[in-house]
Amino acid sequence: MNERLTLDDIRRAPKVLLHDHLDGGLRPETVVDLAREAGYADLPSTDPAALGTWFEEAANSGSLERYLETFSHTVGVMQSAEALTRVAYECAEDLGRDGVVYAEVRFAPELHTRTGLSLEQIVEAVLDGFARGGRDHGIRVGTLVTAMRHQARSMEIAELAVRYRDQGVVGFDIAGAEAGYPPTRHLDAFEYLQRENAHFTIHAGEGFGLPSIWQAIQWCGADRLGHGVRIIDDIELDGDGLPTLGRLASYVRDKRIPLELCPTSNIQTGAAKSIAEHPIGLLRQLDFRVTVNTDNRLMSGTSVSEEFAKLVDAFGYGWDDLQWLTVNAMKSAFISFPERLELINRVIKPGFAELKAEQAD
Ligand SMILES: O=c1[nH]cnc2c1ncn2[C@@H]1O[C@H](CO)[C@@H](O)[C@H]1O
Ligand SMILES: [Zn+2]
Repeated sequence: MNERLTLDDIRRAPKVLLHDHLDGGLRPETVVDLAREAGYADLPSTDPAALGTWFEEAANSGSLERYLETFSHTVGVMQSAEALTRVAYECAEDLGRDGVVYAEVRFAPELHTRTGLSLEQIVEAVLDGFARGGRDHGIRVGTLVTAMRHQARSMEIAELAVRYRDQGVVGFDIAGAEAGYPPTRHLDAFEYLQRENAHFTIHAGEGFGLPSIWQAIQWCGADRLGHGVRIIDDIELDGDGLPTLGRLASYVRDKRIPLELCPTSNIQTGAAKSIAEHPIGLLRQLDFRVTVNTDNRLMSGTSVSEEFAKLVDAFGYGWDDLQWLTVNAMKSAFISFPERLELINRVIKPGFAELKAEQAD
């Protein structure tokens, strides 16, 4: 009993992913293909293996701003409807093959207009890829549309989220450099979404700390926190390791506000020192609504299964922990309550039960 779970074991478990960027998850060979087709000449390498390594190393800078510079190459090759559909299709395929049964994948439509596509054409191209890829690979993919926080198009993007809410767009987000661009800069968009009964998450508490988390929740009304890892700054440990939660940390825990934690990405951007020291260990012990995510599979060279495997190694997590994290994620998804319940009761719980029974044999 309780032999350490392997990556192969974990791949077989039904998993849920809430925080994954479409433009951060391309296969290196697809980046090379698309660059050739579009005449994009700025890639640091046209050898897929070398390019994959380049992305990971360049993203390992210790700063969110430098990490984000690597996206110029993925966004650079995602400027046609065909490219967007292909990337979305392959994303669904790769996640399905990793055993993910439900995913919410985000991208910023405003970054894909360079050849004249409208925001609507861009969203429709991505929805098409997710729908077909999902059907072929046994995974449901919901789309989140993201507005860039340093730009001024969040209202337009929020309207897009509402317009396409019955076609597969399940929510809205803001992303990009956090320091200097607080959530309240986009308050009108968030207030509009609230009036429309729409769902949104906000990248907060990654490159900046508690004030950003506080604004995201208490001013903007975020349903979830993208990362939110710096909520740890509002938790004090005494000499015996006993925790005291500040008012904001208590609120986040008690209101069950989901934290979309992304362990490997946090180490690359300097938000955490190592997996073993990652706040997820304590936040899980304190019963926050913790979820585990990839953020950018290409830049972090990771998958949901690999993120779980790292936690298994660092914290000795077993099937019960992984199931708890997965059910947390499913509960926190932006699809309807009956649909979430159905996935929990008919897919996730039976899937884990089977794996646990095998382990007990
Ligand atoms: O961890 C992150 N924090 C903040 N912004 C991010 C992160 N990962 C990606 N993006 C930004 O989101 C855009 C749309 O997907 C990406 O182009 C990137 O600029
Ligand atoms: Zn992110």
